[in-house]
Amino acid sequence: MTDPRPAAPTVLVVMGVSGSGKSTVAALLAERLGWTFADGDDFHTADSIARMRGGHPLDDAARQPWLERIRTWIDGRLAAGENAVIACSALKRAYRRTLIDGTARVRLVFLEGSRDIIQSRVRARHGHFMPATLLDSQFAALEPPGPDEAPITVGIEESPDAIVAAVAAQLDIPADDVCG
Ligand SMILES: Nc1ncnc2c1ncn2[C@@H]1O[C@H](COP(=O)(O)OP(=O)(O)O)[C@@H](O)[C@H]1O
Ligand SMILES: O=C(O)[C@H](O)[C@@H](O)[C@H](O)[C@H](O)COP(=O)(O)O
Repeated sequence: MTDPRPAAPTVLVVMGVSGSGKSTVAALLAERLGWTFADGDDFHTADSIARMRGGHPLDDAARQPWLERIRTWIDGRLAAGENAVIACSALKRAYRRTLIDGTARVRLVFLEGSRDIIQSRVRARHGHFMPATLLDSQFAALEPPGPDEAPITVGIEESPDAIVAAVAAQLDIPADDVCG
């Protein structure tokens, strides 16, 4: 008899605007699942970081090579048969195509929240290159994933623990495999 449980996705891309909690949630999710973790922030060039730190949003041309480096990382995990979680804003549908097209075992996790709550979290966050003033440009660029992209969408109002539990519940991963 075949196992009725769907196979676990191999790579989760935790997406959303700056400050939506990608790094926090993706790291915790990876820890709970025992999966490899990476942060898309670490794939930016020094030039791009300086640009954002200076209050200037990245454009498509600046983002494209960054997305391709992340895609290469995703492909590497898939080739190794490794389960992984990566935090990456992936704001536009075209960016997600770069990350995902042709890879059956990648799943989007979309962190959805109001501008007010995200702004208050970004303002309270210290030691990060991304200024709160770039939030408008992040929301302007955001194209929320459509139903055809089959995202796992979760609100960000609850604690990171609760968000991780909500994602895991939608992954059809047995509770025993998710460490508390
Ligand atoms: N669910 C949450 N509840 C409260 N604070 C959160 C939550 N998720 C993230 N944070 C805090 O909000 C800020 C932004 O989160 P972060 O993970 O850096 O977002 P992103 O990676 O999307 O920019 C951080 O200071 C983080 O500690
Ligand atoms: O494409 C972009 O504009 C940036 O990549 C941005 O979306 C990304 O999220 C940054 O890395 C900011 O870092 P945080 O998301 O951690 O604030």
